Amino acid sequence: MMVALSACQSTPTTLYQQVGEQAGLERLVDAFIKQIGQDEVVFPYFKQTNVSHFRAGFITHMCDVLDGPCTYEGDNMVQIHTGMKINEHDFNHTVDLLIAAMNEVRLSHSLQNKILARLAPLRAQIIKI
Ligand code: HEM
Repeated sequence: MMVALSACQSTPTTLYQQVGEQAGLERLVDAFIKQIGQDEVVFPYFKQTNVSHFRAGFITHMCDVLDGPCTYEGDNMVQIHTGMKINEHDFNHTVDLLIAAMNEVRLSHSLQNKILARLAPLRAQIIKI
């Protein structure tokens, strides 16, 4: 019985794999950065930001959060976002830009929901600080 059961179990795929591993994640983050660059609400927050540093850090952070083979060792979410005083509206708007990016790279809605569920708990570490 145990043998039969274990033979039926397929290796679970991580969210990182479902996004398309490193190449898929890079496409997603590039689409997100393009969305931010075109957005008059969110772009002002990034005026002083080094885009290539942000791109590399955001990719590694997402890889880590989506159970990929990465460990994010940059500053934590509170350290990074302290002083930005991001309100609910601007946070939600940024999430909308991420959703637009996920649509652009054609992630399924069920995968999008799983990714957003991983990011949602970080909200309290990012807003109103
Ligand atoms: C769940 C939502 C979010 C996550 C997971 C997240 C994650 C990150 C990460 C990992 C970095 C560091 C990248 C690096 O290594 O340089 C970063 C930087 C940054 N984030 Fe967020 N962030 C989120 C929401 C937001 C929102 C809503 C805003 C503003 C509206 C924002 C503004 C910024 C800015 C301006 C930087 C760059 C800071 C700098 O120039 O050093 N973030 N974020």
